[in-house]
Amino acid sequence: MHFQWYPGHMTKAKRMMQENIKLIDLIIELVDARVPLSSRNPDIDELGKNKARLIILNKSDLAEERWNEAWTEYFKKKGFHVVKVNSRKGGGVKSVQSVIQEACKAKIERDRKRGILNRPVRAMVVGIPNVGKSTFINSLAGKAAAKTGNKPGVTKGKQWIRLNKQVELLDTPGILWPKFEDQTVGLRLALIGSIKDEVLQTEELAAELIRFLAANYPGVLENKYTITAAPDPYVMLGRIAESRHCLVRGNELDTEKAAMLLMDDFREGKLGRLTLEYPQTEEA
Ligand SMILES: Nc1nc2c(ncn2[C@@H]2O[C@H](COP(=O)(O)OP(=O)(O)OP(=O)(O)O)[C@@H](O)[C@H]2O)c(=O)[nH]1
Repeated sequence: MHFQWYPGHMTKAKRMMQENIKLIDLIIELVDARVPLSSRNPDIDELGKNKARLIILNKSDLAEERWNEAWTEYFKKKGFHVVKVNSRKGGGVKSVQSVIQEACKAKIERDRKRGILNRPVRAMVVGIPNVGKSTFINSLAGKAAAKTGNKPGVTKGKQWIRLNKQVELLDTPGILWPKFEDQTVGLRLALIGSIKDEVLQTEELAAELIRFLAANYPGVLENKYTITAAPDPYVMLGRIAESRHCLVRGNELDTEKAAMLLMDDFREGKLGRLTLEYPQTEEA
C-alpha cells in the first residue's frame, strides 16, 4: 500500500508554523496516544528548539492504559512535560494549566529577573491533522473557541484565547505534516483515520488492521463480531460481513462495507482500547 500527502498544504503549514512560533513561549504538541511516534513530526523539535515543550497524549481513552503510562515515561525521559488527555470528555484537561506553568517556570523566572511581572505565557497547540487540536482547545478554553470536525483539515481563523491571567493561547493550531517517507508510519496514520479515506482502499487497510489485531490483540475481533478466527484477513473480513449482514445485490457478501464498519468501530474505540505502537519496539 502506498501513501501520499498533499505537499502544497504542508509547505504553507510549515511557513505559518515558523511565523507563529516566533510569537510564543510554549509549544503544546498533541500526539495520538494510539500511535505517539507516528503521529509526531520530529521537525517540530528543530523549529521549536528554544521553546518550552509540552506533549499531550490525546485520545488516551482509545489507547491501552498501560501503554499510555509507558509512553508518558518515554517522553518524560526525553525531557518533555507530558499530560494524558481525553479532549472529547475533558479528562486530564484540568491538570494542563498547572503543567503549563511548570513547563514555563524558566521563562517566568527570566521575566521576573528583568523586572517583567505578570506577563502571560503565550502558547500554541500543534499537531498533525485530525489529532484533536480543535477539540483540545475547546476543552481547555471551556467553550466552543475553535471549530471542530471529524474530517482532517477543518481548522481555520486566528486569535488569542485568554485561558487565565497567566496563559494566552493562539486559537489557530499549527498543523504539522506527518512523516510519510516511512510506510509503517503512513499505514498507522491511515489506520487511525489521519489520512483522508478517499485516497485509500478500505479493504486493504482493514486487512492490515486484522493482521495487527491477530498478532497483538487475539480474540478481539472474534468476540466483537461473534466469528471464528481464520489466518487469512480477507476471510476474516468475509466473516465480519456475514455476521453483520453486509450484503450486496441481495445475497453477496459486501466486504467493502464490512471493512468500513470495522474501521469505524476501531476508530471509535468500539473494539476496546488498542495501542498500535509501543515504546520498547520503537527504541529497539
Ligand atoms: N475519543 C476521542 N476522540 C477525540 C479526542 N479528541 C478529539 N477527538 C475526535 O477526533 C476528531 C478530530 O478532532 P479535531 O479537534 O477536529 O482535530 P484537529 O486536530 O483540530 O483536526 P484538523 O482541523 O483536521 O487539523 C473529532 O471527531 C473529535 O471528536 C479524544 O481525546 N478522544
